[in-house]
Amino acid sequence: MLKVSHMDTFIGRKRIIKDVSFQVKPGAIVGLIGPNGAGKTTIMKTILGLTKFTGTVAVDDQPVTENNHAALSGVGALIEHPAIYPFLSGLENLKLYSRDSDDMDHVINLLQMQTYIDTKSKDYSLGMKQKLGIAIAFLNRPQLIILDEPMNGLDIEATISIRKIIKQYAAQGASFLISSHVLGELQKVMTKAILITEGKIIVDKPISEFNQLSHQQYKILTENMDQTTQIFKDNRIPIIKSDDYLLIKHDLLFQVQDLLYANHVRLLELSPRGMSFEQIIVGILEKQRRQQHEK
Ligand SMILES: Nc1ncnc2c1ncn2[C@@H]1O[C@H](COP(=O)(O)OP(=O)(O)OP(=O)(O)O)[C@@H](O)[C@H]1O
Repeated sequence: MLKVSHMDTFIGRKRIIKDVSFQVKPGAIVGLIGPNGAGKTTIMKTILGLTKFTGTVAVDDQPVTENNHAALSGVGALIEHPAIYPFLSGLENLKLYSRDSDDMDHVINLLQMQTYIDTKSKDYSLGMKQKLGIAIAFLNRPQLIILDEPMNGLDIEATISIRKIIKQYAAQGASFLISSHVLGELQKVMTKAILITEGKIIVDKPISEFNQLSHQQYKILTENMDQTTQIFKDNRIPIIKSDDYLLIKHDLLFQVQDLLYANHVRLLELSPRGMSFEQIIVGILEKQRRQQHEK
């Protein structure tokens, strides 16, 4: 669907994006994550043919260039602030982009914008403007939808409904490239995560691999924690001590249960203790900085 190969983007003389290559397949929801200034918006703008670049960007094998946007006819996008005419109503704004009025009504209903769609958009709140921007990106049944920080300014109900709509469109074959600082939210929808720092991709992995990483530890709570600690010490079971519980590695799960049973120590709790997606990402970024520093 989307194929980016060896993309280098320059702003003035500065090389902002450095040899970036990745793919977004049909039905995939790809999260583009990274610190402020990493280059997420610049990558999205480059895909949309809005900046000078070298390398190739292709949508359905059709190349996008700064001067040829034909390949983008099936692409919907929300980048930075939505392009909204303030003196037009939401509906009039949508009509500027829509090629099919049934599809436009469908999008208005999906995003639950009926009550204010006829109001001039200058009177919209931040969240209402954001929803209108998202609605524009979803018009005309796009095959690829690019969303830069879509959850900006949205309340919890709107966030949940956008998440559902993204999943629904992806199930029908649309692909997504989404940047967000709300990692927990992105984690709920994305099928692949691309982590970028200083204009370079440092991780490009399916989300299932992050989920595996996050469940490698188990929390143990027993009726006698001192005795438990001693048993583990005697049997050379590596543990991490926390305030009132112990952590063990996933692969020691059965051995630990057998040991406690043999020593008549009753378990009160044995549960997976996931590192959050956020903690994993912060860990990767810290490691990357340390490695940079050592060079
Ligand atoms: N118009 C511009 N002129 C000069 N430098 C720019 C311009 N736009 C972006 N940059 C630089 O390019 C780099 C990447 O910016 P970009 O907006 O793509 O980052 P980002 O990952 O989207 O950041 P954020 O999470 O803060 O939105 C930054 O170092 C920024 O200073």
